[in-house]
Amino acid sequence: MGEQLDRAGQVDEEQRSVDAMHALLEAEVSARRTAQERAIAAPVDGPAERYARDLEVAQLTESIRQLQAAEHALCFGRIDRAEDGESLHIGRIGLRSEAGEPLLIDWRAEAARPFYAATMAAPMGVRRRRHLRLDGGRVIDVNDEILDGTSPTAVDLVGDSPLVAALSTARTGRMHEAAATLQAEQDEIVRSPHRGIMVVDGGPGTGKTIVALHRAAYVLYAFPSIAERGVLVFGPNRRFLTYISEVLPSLGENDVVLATMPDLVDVEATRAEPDHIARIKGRSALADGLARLVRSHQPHGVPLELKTTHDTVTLAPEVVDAARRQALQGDVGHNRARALFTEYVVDDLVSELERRTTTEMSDFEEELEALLGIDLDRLAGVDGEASQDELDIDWDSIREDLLEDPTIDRAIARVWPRLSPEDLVRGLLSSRDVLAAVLPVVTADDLALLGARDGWSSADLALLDEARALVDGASETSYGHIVVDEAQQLSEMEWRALMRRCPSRSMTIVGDLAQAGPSTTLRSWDDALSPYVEERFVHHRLTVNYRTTTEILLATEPLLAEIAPDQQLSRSIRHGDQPRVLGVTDEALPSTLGSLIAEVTQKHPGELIGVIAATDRSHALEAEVAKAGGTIVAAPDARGLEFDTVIIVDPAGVRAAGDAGPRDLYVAMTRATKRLLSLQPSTTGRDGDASPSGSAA
Ligand SMILES: Nc1ncnc2c1ncn2[C@@H]1O[C@H](COP(=O)(O)OP(=O)(O)OP(=O)(O)O)[C@@H](O)[C@H]1O
Repeated sequence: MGEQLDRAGQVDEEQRSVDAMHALLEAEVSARRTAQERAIAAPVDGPAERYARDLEVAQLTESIRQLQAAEHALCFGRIDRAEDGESLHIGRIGLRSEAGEPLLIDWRAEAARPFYAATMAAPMGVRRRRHLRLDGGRVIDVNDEILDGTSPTAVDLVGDSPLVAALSTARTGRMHEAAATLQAEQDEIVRSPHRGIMVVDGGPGTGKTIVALHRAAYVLYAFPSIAERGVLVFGPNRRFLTYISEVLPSLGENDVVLATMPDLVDVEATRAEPDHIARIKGRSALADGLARLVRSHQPHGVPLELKTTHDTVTLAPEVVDAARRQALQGDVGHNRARALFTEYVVDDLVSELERRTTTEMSDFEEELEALLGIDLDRLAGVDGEASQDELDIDWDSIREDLLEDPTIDRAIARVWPRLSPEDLVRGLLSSRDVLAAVLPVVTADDLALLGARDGWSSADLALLDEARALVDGASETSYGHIVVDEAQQLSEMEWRALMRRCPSRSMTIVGDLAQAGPSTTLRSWDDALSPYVEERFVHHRLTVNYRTTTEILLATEPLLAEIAPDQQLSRSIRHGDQPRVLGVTDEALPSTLGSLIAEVTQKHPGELIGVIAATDRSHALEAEVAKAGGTIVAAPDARGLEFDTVIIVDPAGVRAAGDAGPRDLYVAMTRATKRLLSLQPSTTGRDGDASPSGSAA
């Protein structure tokens, strides 16, 4: 009874604090609204004032949006100092009272650090860490940890870990932000002062995505010069981006761009291709191949014949080469350099025409003088040689005309044709010679597959991007910071595409090499990053699994030993049911799956069920699974996702499908937060014919 009264008293006390924060938040919003109305109503004089006004209105709109985003669960924590009992409330944004007193501290501010980093071993001057659970503006519960070794008093409400509570709630199909429960090892990475490249790896479910997204929010808060240039979050596919799409907005950050490779290149991949062909296309050697091909379209050691209306001028090979070298100096891409080349060539042409005119003029004068026997200059009262000025030739306008002259353009096209990135990629993929020069061995069969021309495959997109950079110059869209999730998926060519968009090399890269898909040959972060920064990147490893139960993790152990023998199993903080494998005949599979989903739904209403199968099977089962209320995912697309229950259909089939089969199965098994079931088809349909990791039992 006493405990309940104390709890109610503490909740009431916190409610008063939270009410004051909400009142302040509302006052801030309405002050901004008033400022906005005033700005809109004020008369503007001219475009500059109008621009300044529009900018002010847009900034106010954004800040109102940020304040409103913080409204939900505005405050989630509090720390009390051991020394004097002074307390600080921690929340989504910072708020100060009218007198300037801090009422709420932004979770990213330095003052909030002890909320995340203090431990009993190193309490950082904190006696009590309190978590507040809010429903909208209402305080529902408080939960305390005493860090300085003193005994809890009547107003300390020590209970279950808020982290375990957060992890045990049913999944919703969207990732939630975790600013309230970020753990010390995660927080250290999120607020790292390092501005360069940071790699964070760790097994499935160790919070890499959570860390990456909170890091993005921290970068926006703590490094304004980077924030100004924009932040990109890059993910493997749209499904994954949808899954994580709510985290940053609920942290108040709306200005982050989320993109996949098709988004960056603005081309959809419509063609599937064998894994080993995708791996060939992902090799950076193909960037050399494209560069070679481009160079082969630029003149080397050839003369250039140019016809004008009255004359033909042949520029010598060394003159043409000098123009080429100058045009390529700025590294602006083949087509833009061609325009510069044209200018240099026309300059050379005009100089030659001027020289010829001068020579012709003086020859003509000499002839005339010989014929008439008089000195023309003396007659005209002029000293020296015949001057072309006397003819009043406007060489500038001749130069302008020649730049536009289609005959000149055609002549230049013979040594420096305009290129299209698409043709360049097709050209490379069907050029036996260029491919042979940059790759060790390409078989005739591979050549036929590489040369396919119906649409683009996923691996083609990075080639297209590279070709665009070579032909039209590097993309004008770049970012101050890029967060790369599921980074183990990227090929060398895809890394090139990302690095081109981040000239400052400020990146957060998260991934797990044991989960790598089939289309990359990269097996270490060093290999991926050293071409850009050598060893200048920091590396963190996460070791605690926040998603999967101990029982499920242990079931993945044999598979992990096979696919990444040097990787340790992470440590799970939760327990649950043992994974189960159910036997089924092929014919009975769809109906058994339907009943299984129904059974799980009945036992665990409101929870998410994910059915994961090899790609072909996933298509075949789509309708059945949707009807039963589950979500079907093809195994290669399951990376990053999670469900309360996962049902793997035909684990042996997933394992055998494609070159990354065992890794796909490992990913599939680690998507479950609570329970893992497998349906293994066999001729007998008996249970126990296989283990969850897809091998015979
Ligand atoms: N500090 C935390 N507070 C609350 N939830 C957390 C925390 N850390 C991680 N989680 C949750 O644990 C689950 C796994 O996290 P996350 O998806 O970030 O792991 P991951 O390492 O990216 O996994 P994978 O390699 O499988 O993609 C998610 O539901 C995430 O919300």
